[in-house]
Amino acid sequence: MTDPAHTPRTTDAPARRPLRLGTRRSKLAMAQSGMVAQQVRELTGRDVELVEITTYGDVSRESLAQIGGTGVFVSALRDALLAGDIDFAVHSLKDLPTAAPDGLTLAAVPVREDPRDALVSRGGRTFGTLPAGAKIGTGSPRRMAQLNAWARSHGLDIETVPIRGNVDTRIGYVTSGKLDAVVLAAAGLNRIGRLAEATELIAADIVLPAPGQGALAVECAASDPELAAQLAELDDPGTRVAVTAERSLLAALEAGCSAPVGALADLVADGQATELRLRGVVGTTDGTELVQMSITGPAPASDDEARALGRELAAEMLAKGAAGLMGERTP
Ligand SMILES: NCc1[nH]cc(CCC(=O)O)c1CC(=O)O
Repeated sequence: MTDPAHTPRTTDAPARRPLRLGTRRSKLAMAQSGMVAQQVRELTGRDVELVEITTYGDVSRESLAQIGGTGVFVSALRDALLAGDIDFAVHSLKDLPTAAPDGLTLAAVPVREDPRDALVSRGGRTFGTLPAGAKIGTGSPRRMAQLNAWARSHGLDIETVPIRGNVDTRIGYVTSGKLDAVVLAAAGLNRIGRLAEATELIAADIVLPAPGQGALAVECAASDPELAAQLAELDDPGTRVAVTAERSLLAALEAGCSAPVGALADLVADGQATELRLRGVVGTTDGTELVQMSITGPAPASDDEARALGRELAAEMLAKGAAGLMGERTP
């Protein structure tokens, strides 16, 4: 309890006001903001209060592609940061556009949870044992492309059905019997305490997750370097390097965050050395065409080296026709 490193400094004259952590109202956003709030309380000795911000993505019933991708979840929080209404924000990293915004600092990328997608199905079935004609709900072109491609190549008769909504709503389609299965990020299920309902953690060689999936991003105003330095203690360099490579691939493919792009970087041991392997996939949502490639390089010593690996894989994927499979680009 009395870890001296975490004891609030009392020499700082008057007690400072609580830090304001801006968050979306969804159960998932509240859960992940609550986790980080607790870590920041322990780190700084300051109180942290959650400030709820409603984003367009929360109120709109349009599809993700229609509303311009997951960036809509992020921009209201960023506006609040720039306006000084909140001190910091926690995002799902996979929802962050790849372009670095003016006036904001990505202060920390905490250690990543399981990046895989999870299947929640009726009768506890795995993807490969779903009954003929099974309907699988997902609003993600990336998941559709890879599930349909795997089904084709394994003679599995399934149909992907576009759905939207929060995690509870999506699992509800299975419990109500409307769909045979839905696919969700394992990390999201875990954060809201429902991972036990997953019937399969889908191997990355069947479905590569979204770039940055399972990781969080802690962002604050660039005008508050003192806070940025404190938040940086939550950063996990290994996670940061991996997600930097994944997001660099996404950016170099010039794909938006709702594009059918999967990517996963992981450290692999090669004898004595540790290398970074980056796998990427792009496909049509019906799964008829898929460009899936991988590259391995020395473990990057910097974000720039990680970005170079992502760009190199993107160049190879583009040479194999990746651009033609991505459909409409989000701006
Ligand atoms: N698309 C929305 C979204 N953004 C982040 C997560 C899950 C948490 C994460 O990936 O870190 C989810 C839900 C899902 O894809 O099932």
